[in-house]
Formats: sequence, C-alpha cells, structure tokens
Amino acid sequence: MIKLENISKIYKFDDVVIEALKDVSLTIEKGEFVAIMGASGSGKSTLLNIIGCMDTATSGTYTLDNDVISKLNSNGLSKIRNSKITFVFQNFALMEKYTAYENIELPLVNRKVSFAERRKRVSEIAKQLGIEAQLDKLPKQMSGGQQQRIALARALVSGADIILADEPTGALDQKTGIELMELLRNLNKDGKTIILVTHDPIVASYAKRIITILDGRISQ
Ligand SMILES: Nc1ncnc2c1ncn2[C@@H]1O[C@H](COP(=O)(O)OP(=O)(O)OP(=O)(O)O)[C@@H](O)[C@H]1O
Repeated sequence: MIKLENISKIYKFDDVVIEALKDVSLTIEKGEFVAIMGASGSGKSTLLNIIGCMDTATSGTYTLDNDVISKLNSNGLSKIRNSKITFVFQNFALMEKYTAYENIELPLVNRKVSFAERRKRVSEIAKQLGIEAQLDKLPKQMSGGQQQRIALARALVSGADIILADEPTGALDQKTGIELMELLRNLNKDGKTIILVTHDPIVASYAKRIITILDGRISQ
C-alpha cells in the first residue's frame, strides 16, 4: 500500500520558491488502477516522481508497504525502486543501439541475472505482450506503438508490482494508445498496481479511480 501523509514539495532556486505539492494526503491500495489528472504545472509529475522514489518530499510522510520512504537516503530509495517500482515514459526511453531483446533484458543484466534466466523471462514477457517478432529489431525499425510495448516489457521484466507511467500514450496515435491501455488493463487484472499521469480523458477512463490535482493540491 502507498500512503502519503501531508506531503509537500518545495523547489527553490535563487529567489524563486515554487510549492509544487501542498499538504497532499493519499492512499493507493495494492492492485489499484489510478489516473492522475490536472492542468499543466499542477504537480502531477512531481507527485509521480515522489511515489516512484525518484525524488523526495520536502515534508510529510510517505510509507510504502512497511517502509517509511521519507526517512530513506538515496541508497535506500534506489533499493525500493529496483525491487518494487517500474516506470514507463512518454518517449519510451529505449537505448537506440540496442535491439528490442537487449533493451528488455537490461534491468536483468544490471542485476546479474544469468543468461538462461534472462532468456526465459524475456521470452515470457514478449509472448504476453505480443512482441516476439520484434525482438531482433532496433528501436528505429519499429513503430511508436511497438517501441512502447518494448518499453513496457522492459518495465515488467524485473517483476515489480507497481507500474508508474507519465503520459504513456502521449507519443502514440489514438488507436495505438488504446491498444497500450488495453495491455495496461490486463496487467492490472493480473494484480499490478498502475498509476499513470495523463491529460487525456480517454486514457483516464481506463483507470478505476481518477485523482485530480489543482495547483499542488488534490481537488477530487
Ligand atoms: N526540478 C524542478 N525545479 C524547479 N521547479 C520545478 C521542478 N520540477 C517541477 N517544477 C515546478 O513545479 C510545478 C509542478 O510541476 P510538475 O512537472 O509536477 O507539473 P505537471 O502537472 O506534471 O505539469 P505538466 O502536465 O506540464 O507535465 C511547476 O510549477 C514546475 O515549474
């Protein structure tokens, strides 16, 4: 369970102070599918980055399962990130010179998982996402929708239970975006917790709960 209590985030540089999140309290249960919506600059990405242990709050308490995240140093944060959380980005963030297969197995290589085990896990995920025919291709040889599936496969290969996605369909046409949302819906049915940021009401309609942020506060 993700539990944020009175989370605030202040960015300071020179004389400028921006309060990106103001006293945000929020609980997300394991297995939920949540969309975060709100105007540009309202604090959506800041919230997602804090939930994803990519950034820390200025004040407040964040608890994930039994760990008090807000007390962890960067080492502790990266341990949590590596074991429980995975990200999907708008621009896919694939390595251009690596094949799809190599991109997908990267998190496992970083963890020193054996060659045989990597092969097994990549082929399972590729089958699940219908990308077996793409595995030898470089990102530039694939469509946007195919690249996003590869990015999703890479996100899933290490077995994290929480998937965070910042505008995952932002670079896709509507039809391909809907296909991606169907995949996310199936992953949610399989028990994954999904939290995504979107401007698009169609994308948000796949979530079971919509959280609206207005000027750094949860409004709905
Ligand atoms: N690293 C940073 N340094 C300084 N200010 C920042 C930083 N990141 C975000 N901000 C500011 O915090 C506020 C919230 O930004 P955030 O990116 O969370 O909004 P958002 O809702 O995700 O916006 P968008 O939909 O445009 O991506 C904005 O005013 C932004 O300028």
